[in-house]
Amino acid sequence: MSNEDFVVISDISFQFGEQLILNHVELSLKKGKSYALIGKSGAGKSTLLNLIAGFIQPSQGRVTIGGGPIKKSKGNTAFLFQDLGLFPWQTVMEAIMMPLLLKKEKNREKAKEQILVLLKEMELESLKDKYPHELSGGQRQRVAIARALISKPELLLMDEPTSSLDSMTKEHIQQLILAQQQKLRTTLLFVSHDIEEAVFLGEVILILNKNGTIQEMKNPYFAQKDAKEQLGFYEACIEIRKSMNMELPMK
Ligand SMILES: Nc1ncnc2c1ncn2[C@@H]1O[C@H](COP(=O)(O)OP(=O)(O)OP(=O)(O)O)[C@@H](O)[C@H]1O
Repeated sequence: MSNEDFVVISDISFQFGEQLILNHVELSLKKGKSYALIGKSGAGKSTLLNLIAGFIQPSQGRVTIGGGPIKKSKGNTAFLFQDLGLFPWQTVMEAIMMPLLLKKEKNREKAKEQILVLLKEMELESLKDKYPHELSGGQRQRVAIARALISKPELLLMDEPTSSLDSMTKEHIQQLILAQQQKLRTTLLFVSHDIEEAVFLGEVILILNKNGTIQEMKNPYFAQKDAKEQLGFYEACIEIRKSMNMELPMK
């Protein structure tokens, strides 16, 4: 383990009944880097995210975060799962305030100031008093992302952060996520079905293989301005798609 290793997955195996999902996985996530986890449907991506979140326990092996057990790092990990988990009775401001209150931030005024800065950066300022049913899908997604980021997590786990959005909204939200991830130097692990999203947002691409192991690829297009305009971006997407198809026949 090097100094920079923040999340360390050592010899993790996981089964649902007879079905082996993860097979002796070894993986290190470095502090402040961004990782895209891709693989065919049913390969076990969400399972791996749930293991790192500590929601389920591995059949074998262990996960450490910041050198210690998962439960010690709970306060510094944020999650964004497919069900955004916004409560219908909370306004945007109240929803984003919640993690700060849970962290026992006593000074409501100070918390509000902090939230207003983030709302501005996430282009949500004018929506602060709205309820979820008054927001579009993309706006709800941005609120959930802002709520995950407000406590400046050291680790952010996201399951398909921009699924079900149109491509323009997707790209906009991806840019906002990237800006925040780089500003906070958060270690980001996200699951995606969208290869372009993986290549745009992931400094490292992790492909979950058919045999329950992980293949790691460095992504030369990560965080380059106008990455999608550059020659090679789509070629990189094609290469990754090819690797997935070679490695991952449908289960
Ligand atoms: N609670 C459960 N009990 C039994 N099997 C499960 C359970 N949850 C998931 N599985 C199985 O484990 C495998 C991996 O599921 P997982 O949701 O991790 O895959 P995934 O790669 O995230 O899929 P997708 O891309 O479709 O979301 C699948 O075959 C799924 O049917």
